[in-house]
Amino acid sequence: MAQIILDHISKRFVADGRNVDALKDISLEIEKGEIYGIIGMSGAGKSTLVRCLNYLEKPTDGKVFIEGNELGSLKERQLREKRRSIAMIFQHFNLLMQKTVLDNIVFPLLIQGEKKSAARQRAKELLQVVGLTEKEKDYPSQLSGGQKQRVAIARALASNPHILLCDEATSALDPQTTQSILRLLRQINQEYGITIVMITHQMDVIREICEKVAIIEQGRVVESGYVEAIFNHPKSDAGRRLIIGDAAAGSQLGAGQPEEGQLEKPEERNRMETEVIFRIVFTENSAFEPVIANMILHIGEPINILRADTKNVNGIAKGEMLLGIPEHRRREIENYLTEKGLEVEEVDRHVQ
Ligand SMILES: Nc1ncnc2c1ncn2[C@@H]1O[C@H](COP(=O)(O)OP(=O)(O)OP(=O)(O)O)[C@@H](O)[C@H]1O
Repeated sequence: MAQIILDHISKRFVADGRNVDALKDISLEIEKGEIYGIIGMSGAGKSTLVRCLNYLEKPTDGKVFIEGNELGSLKERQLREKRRSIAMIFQHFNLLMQKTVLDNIVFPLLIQGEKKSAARQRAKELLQVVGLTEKEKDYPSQLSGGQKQRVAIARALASNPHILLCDEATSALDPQTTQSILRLLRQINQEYGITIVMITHQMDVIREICEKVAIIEQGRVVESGYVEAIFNHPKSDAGRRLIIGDAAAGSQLGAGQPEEGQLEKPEERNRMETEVIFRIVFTENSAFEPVIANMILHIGEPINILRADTKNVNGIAKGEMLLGIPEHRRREIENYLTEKGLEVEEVDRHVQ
């Protein structure tokens, strides 16, 4: 049995006499030790989903099972106990600003009934895990965003959770700090076997750290499965939008009508109408420049590189490209790239 099971969860809010269906019939299973991503645009229902997962919000319909226990059937005390195995970190860290770094970790342990000396000992160990031993006497205001999130992670680990829910945990951080926090989360997942649920609107975060992902849109799961499979072949509109983005739509080719007063050159219009966009996925650890360069030499015509992007997917370098291809050479180019072992798909230039 999966460690986390959401079984036909729906959540309806009533606000100003109006019904808001934040979650509609969501079913998901997350196995122990997985890093599972939940991604969606703002308002999709991610925060509501994560709050239903630990019953901070009671679903209107459906059941949540954590390690075999249906949360709706637990008494308040049992639910509190269960929640101790589900820790959470947030976008804005939620640290106690009047307490030192060490006391931020000690405090929840004391509330749980731990003795002061044992709590301090445990807090010091956790500060070592997150690499902040030297900051124990500092106050949160003296720390950078990344350091604050490390304190929050240490605090989350204090109760020896089995599950860590990360609600937009890297959204307030710069890309480099995001990377270091994701590395720390992966280390925690591997060393302690803690299941991690990453709630985010950032596809990069999912690609970097998650094995599986569910894409939610308007309260529904529109696509779920292995990150690599979804990343390579997004099927839902929301998935395509998140993964391929509006690079095609926003590119010079997909920009649509020229603005008023901005005349297109005839040759430019001709080029726009006779180009198709290919999305190329590098599923193996290969350097892509020679393939593309050789292809250009092979066909003897320039092509447009609209986007080139390589990512680290579960430790393996992967990449994708969007190419503007002369329409009359499309089959030839497709065959050439496919023979080289690349995945090629034609992308609607108005994907958005
Ligand atoms: N307490 C509430 N009362 C009424 N409506 C709510 C409440 N909480 C959330 N909603 C609505 O439910 C929908 C989903 O909100 P939710 O915060 O879960 O989305 P989200 O994907 O986390 O978005 P964001 O990333 O912007 O936080 C939104 O339409 C929101 O306005």
